[in-house]
Amino acid sequence: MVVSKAWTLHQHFQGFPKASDFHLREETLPQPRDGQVLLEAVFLSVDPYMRPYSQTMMKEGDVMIGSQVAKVIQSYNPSFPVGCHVVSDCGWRSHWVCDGAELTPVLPDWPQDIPLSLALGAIGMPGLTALYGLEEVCEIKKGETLLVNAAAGAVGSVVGQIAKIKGCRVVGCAGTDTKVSYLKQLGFDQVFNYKTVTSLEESLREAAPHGYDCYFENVGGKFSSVVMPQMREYGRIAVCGSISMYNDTTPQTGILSTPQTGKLSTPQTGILSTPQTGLLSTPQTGPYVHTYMIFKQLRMEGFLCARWKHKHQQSLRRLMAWMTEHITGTGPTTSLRGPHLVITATVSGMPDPVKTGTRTHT
Ligand SMILES: NC(=O)C1=CN([C@@H]2O[C@H](COP(=O)(O)OP(=O)(O)OC[C@H]3O[C@@H](n4cnc5c(N)ncnc54)[C@H](OP(=O)(O)O)[C@@H]3O)[C@@H](O)[C@H]2O)C=CC1
Ligand SMILES: CCCCCCCCC/C=C/C=O
Repeated sequence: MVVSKAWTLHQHFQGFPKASDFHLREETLPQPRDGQVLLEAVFLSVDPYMRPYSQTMMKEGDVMIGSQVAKVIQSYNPSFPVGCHVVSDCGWRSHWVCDGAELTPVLPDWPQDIPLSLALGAIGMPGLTALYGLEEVCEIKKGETLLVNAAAGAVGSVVGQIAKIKGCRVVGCAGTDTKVSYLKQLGFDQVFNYKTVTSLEESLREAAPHGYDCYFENVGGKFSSVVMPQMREYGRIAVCGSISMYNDTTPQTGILSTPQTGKLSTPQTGILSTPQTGLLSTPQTGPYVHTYMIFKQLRMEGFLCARWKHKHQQSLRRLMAWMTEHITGTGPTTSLRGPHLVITATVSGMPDPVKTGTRTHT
């Protein structure tokens, strides 16, 4: 019998998550039966979606949602032999017994010199999100100019690198100078620290004086509204995330850029819906984007990476091929590198492994 450690949501988050919102408990797992496997966690991920999804998918006392790379340590299912690695959505727990229906094997022939943790990053859900946002939503084309924010994150760093592989000009924004240097090393054309620039509006304009064909939106809120006037005609906006809003306890208001003259440059404010509870029903304020969208003929589309689930396996192979080309030096000058921060900690070291673990950054 195996005793698993699991982190539960002790109480729903109010504002920024706190250690006291989590509780560590032990669970005695049943012996796996025919068709089942016993998993042991190797890497757990902490992702922004947990903040909004916990609100809608979880009740207090539930084990924290999340994906992990796990090793099969007992198997009564021939599809998942002992020793193989899988990606599982079983949450923040050290062990789990399941029948394999929800498991994704990591790519066969995963190269030894590529860290398995990337199955939760560049060659996992965040990498897929970057790829689909660029190809399916932005329909990005060679020669176009792309803007991505939260650019040094798991999604953003892959977005910029794929856009470079496709022959685009890439502008990225990040919140520390170390991240800015990192993005320059990855081959981004223009990068700046949005926290220290005097004017976001001017910095965006200097980085791309002719404007942006594509905007990969990870941040939302004020940032987004400053970008809108700088979109080019027929521009496309892939609304991937709005991390600046996930911890809000009151809705953000909407004036952001310095008002200029003219209808297309002055953001409006306003209330959108009747107050209710929950992220999706909380009223949000303007500015409203309609005038920009109409007169610049923009396309703005929200998406979830799971929409293209049927393509995941082939897409993961494409991401892996780009990364392998980088490592072997056989690919284009700009091929994919794994933004790779692993914090080595025990399961008990969650939810703040940064404090309890050892960081490895490559
Ligand atoms: N639609 C989909 O299917 C998916 C959407 N997402 C979304 O993509 C976005 C990026 O995710 P991911 O790369 O995994 O995230 P990471 O956790 O890797 O990076 C998040 C970064 O966002 C930036 N950030 C945090 N808070 C703020 C804020 N208040 N204002 C501006 N920037 C902030 C920080 O970087 P910095 O220091 O540069 O500010 C932070 O490091 C998120 O919005 C996420 O919800 C992710 C996966 C799937
Ligand atoms: C229980 C694990 C579920 C994994 C869901 C992944 C959803 C990604 C969509 C992200 C949206 C915003 O961040």
